[in-house]
Amino acid sequence: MIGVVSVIVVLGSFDGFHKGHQALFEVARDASDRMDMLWGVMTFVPHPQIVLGNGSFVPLFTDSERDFIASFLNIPDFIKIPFSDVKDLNPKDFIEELGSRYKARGIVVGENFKFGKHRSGDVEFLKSYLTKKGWFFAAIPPFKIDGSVVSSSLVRQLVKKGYMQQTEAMLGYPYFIIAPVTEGDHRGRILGFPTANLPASELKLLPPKGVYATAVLAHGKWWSGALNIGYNPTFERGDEIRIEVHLDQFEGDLYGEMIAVLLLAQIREEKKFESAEGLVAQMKDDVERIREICRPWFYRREGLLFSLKECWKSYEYRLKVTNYNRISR
Ligand SMILES: Cc1cc2nc3c(=O)[nH]c(=O)nc-3n(C[C@H](O)[C@H](O)[C@H](O)COP(=O)(O)O)c2cc1C
Ligand SMILES: Nc1ncnc2c1ncn2[C@@H]1O[C@H](COP(=O)(O)OP(=O)(O)O)[C@@H](O)[C@H]1O
Repeated sequence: MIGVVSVIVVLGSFDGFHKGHQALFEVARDASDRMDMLWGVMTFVPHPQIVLGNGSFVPLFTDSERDFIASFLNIPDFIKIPFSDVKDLNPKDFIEELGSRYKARGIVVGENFKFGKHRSGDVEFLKSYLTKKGWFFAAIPPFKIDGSVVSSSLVRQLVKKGYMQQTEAMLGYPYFIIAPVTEGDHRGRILGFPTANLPASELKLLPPKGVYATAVLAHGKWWSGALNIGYNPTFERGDEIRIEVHLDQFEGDLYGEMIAVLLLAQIREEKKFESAEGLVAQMKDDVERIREICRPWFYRREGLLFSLKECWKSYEYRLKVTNYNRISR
C-alpha cells in the first residue's frame, strides 16, 4: 500500500511491540484518520544492535513472530528496511528517502529516538525539518507502568529473570514462542507426559531454565500447557537446551505443526531427580498447578485468546504459502 497513498510512518527498532510502542501506533492511527492518510510501521533489519556489534544482544522476537504481532495489532503496513542501507545516511537524506520512496508525509517516534549517521538525527531535528516541510510530526514521551518506563531492554531483563507476569504487563500480551514441533527422544510418552519439542534459536531470548504455565495454540484450539526449558538433568542429556511442552488433555500428533506457546508464569526451577518415578510424580503436581494458573487466566484474557486465534488462522495460511514457495522454487 505504502508508495501509493500518503502515509504516516511510525519509526523505530521495535524488538516486539510493547505498550509504549502501542501508544505510538494509537497516535499514528488517530492522525491518519483525521488527515485521510494511511499509517504504517517502519523498522530496520536486522535489529540495529546486532549490526552495531552489541555481541550479547538477543532479540525478544524472531522476524516471523514480529510479523504475527504486527498483524495481531492491526498494523496496516509493516515495512522492514535493511539497516545497512540507511545507517550511514545523514538525517535529511533519510527523511527525503522516506518521502520519495514511501510517500511518507508524517512521522511518529518516541521522544528518545535517534537515527542516521552517528545517530545524529533526533527529535529536535525532526521537529524543525518536518515542520518546514509541512509534514505531520509527533514525538511521544515514554510510556510508564507503575512509575517504570516501558522499554524493550526492560522487557528483555524481565524475560531473562523469568518474570513472566511483569513481562505480560509491559507487552500487553504474554511473552511467546512460535515454532514448529520437532522430535525429541520419544521418552515423554513412556513417562505418561508426551511433550512437543521446539527448536531453540540464537535469535530468540529464552527465560531461565524451569517449568512454566503456558497457553498453547495447537490444532486450532487453546490448551493449558506445562512447559519445561532446560537440559533434562534427570536423564543426563548433555548441554543442548530443550524447550518442550505437555498439552493438558491433548491427544494426537503435533510433529511438524507450528504452535504458539504463551508463557504465563514460572512455577519452579528444573531439578535433577533420583529416578524417573520421582520426576513423574513432580510432573503430575506441575500439571495440577498449571491448571490452577491457567483456568482464571484463560477466563480473564478470553478476548485476547480469541483475537490471537483469529489472527493465527491467516498467519498459519501465510506460513504454509511461504513454505510452499520455498519448496517449489
Ligand atoms: C512439566 C515438565 C516438567 C519437567 N521437569 C523436569 C525436571 O525438573 N527435571 C528434568 O530432568 N526434566 C524435566 N522435564 C523434562 C523431561 O525429562 C522430558 O520431558 C522427558 O525426558 C521427555 O523428553 P522427550 O520429549 O525428549 O522424550 C520436565 C518436563 C515437563 C513437561
Ligand atoms: N498431550 C500432548 N502434549 C504434547 N504432545 C503430545 C501430546 N499428546 C500427543 N503428543 C504428540 O506426542 C509427541 C511427543 O511425544 P514424546 O514421547 O514426548 O516424543 P518426543 O520425544 O519426540 O517429543 C508430540 O510431539 C506430539 O506429536
